[in-house]
Amino acid sequence: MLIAKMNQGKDGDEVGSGESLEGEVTHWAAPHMSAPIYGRLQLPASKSLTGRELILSALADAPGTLHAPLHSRDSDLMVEAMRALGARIEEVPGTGAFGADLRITPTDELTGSTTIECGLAGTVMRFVPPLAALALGPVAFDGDPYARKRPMRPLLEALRALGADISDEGRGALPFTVHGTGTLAGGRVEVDASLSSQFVSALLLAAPRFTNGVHVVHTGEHLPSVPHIEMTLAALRARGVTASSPATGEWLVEPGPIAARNLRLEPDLSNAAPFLSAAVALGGSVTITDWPAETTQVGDQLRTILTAFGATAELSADGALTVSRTGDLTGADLHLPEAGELSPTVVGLAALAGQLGHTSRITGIGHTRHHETNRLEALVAEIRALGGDAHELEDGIEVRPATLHGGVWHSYADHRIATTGALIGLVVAGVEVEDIACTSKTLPQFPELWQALVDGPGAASGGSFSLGGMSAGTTSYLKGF
Ligand SMILES: O=C(O)C1=C[C@@H](OP(=O)(O)O)[C@@H](O)[C@H](O)C1
Ligand SMILES: C=C(OP(=O)(O)O)C(=O)O
Repeated sequence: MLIAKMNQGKDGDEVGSGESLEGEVTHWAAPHMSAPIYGRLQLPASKSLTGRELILSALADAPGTLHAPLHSRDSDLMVEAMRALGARIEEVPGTGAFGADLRITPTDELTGSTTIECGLAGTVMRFVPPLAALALGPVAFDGDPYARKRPMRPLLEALRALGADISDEGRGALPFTVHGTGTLAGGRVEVDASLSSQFVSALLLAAPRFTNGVHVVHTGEHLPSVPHIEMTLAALRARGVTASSPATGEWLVEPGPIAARNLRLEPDLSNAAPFLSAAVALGGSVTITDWPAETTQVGDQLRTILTAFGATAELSADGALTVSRTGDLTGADLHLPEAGELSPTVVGLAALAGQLGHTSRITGIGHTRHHETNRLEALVAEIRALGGDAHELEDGIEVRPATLHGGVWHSYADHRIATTGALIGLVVAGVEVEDIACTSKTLPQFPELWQALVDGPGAASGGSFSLGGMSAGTTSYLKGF
């Protein structure tokens, strides 16, 4: 299934050329089906929740345990960042299906004189610098080559306005060094968060430790990913911090202790997007278990977003979300400023609807040009390379009717571009996804889970449930049908 090829990355692609750690370019033959799909899966924990709870646990007033946390590249980088700043994080026997629980012993005094590796994780490069300002000594930040292109300037300027000393040689991007002095005054600060909500969440998460807390005022015209800011407020409040949004585009966090918690992480609902969309694309139904009845995760919006393509979504009393499609796949006109994270999958569905003669417009996602790659440019290029008719809009993508064919789908080191290629390849024969391994950013089990879904009842291969291609260790999170 995984074919290693040398030097067949996308020309001129600075990262995301599909190079594995060994420098090989890998191509993954996307599983293809020509019958409705049926499956039931459990997914690992949310990247966004795990990252926030690691930070708040490291700043808390006593030790706490994260049950069933995410283990992925982004969460591992966050664990290492918290360790580098002085927290003790131990793996303890897991209570979930996807690896160890994490016991976190916080640190009263954050330690500096260290380096933080951010990889390509927006949450690490944005959420950790405010903590570094509270540490004693310099903290150097860097990441993947493409991470150096992701915007940081509004956050670095806001931190400077709050009293932090940061040297970035005017780059407004990685690499930079935060010269921590052990305290940060805090107070009122303006930030233009139109490129990323993470600038706001970063300031709020560390603010209980600022002398005066923080009053963040957003100055830009647009504010993307608002549910992620609400997630930050909710995570703070659940630990006894006074945190609120007194007006649109303004947030307040009072200084004070952060309570320790033992908590169980929700599954990553955004990572459910390609799996649920498999049923939208092929017909049939896919169920994700342990879907929370109430959540701050934007992935919960899949329940409405996917119905725009002709699917139905039903959340059962025992917390299983089933997405089904029995009628026709339709096109959709969606404005998704809150859900940029879901947009690559949605654009993938739009490309598949284009095969049936439908036009779709997905707007409000201009900020995704600053995600793991320029997602608008990447999606348009890859859909066109397979024969599709996609166009970049000022703040989104329009997909017009066209028939797709097989070919190489480049991932640009972006997990969500890679999974979108897998979704398209499910319907279109002969799609090879370059660098499927980049899904390890938030879901290292993606290829195995995807294969298991294809191998489930209803698969073209015969319909009986099979674990073909899966390692024994993955069986525990596969559910019976
Ligand atoms: O706070 C978070 O955990 C995130 C916020 C969002 O970032 P943007 O506001 O940059 O879109 C989202 O897209 C990202 O995947 C995770
Ligand atoms: C935008 C994303 O990630 P990051 O946290 O790196 O910004 C994403 O996961 O879609």
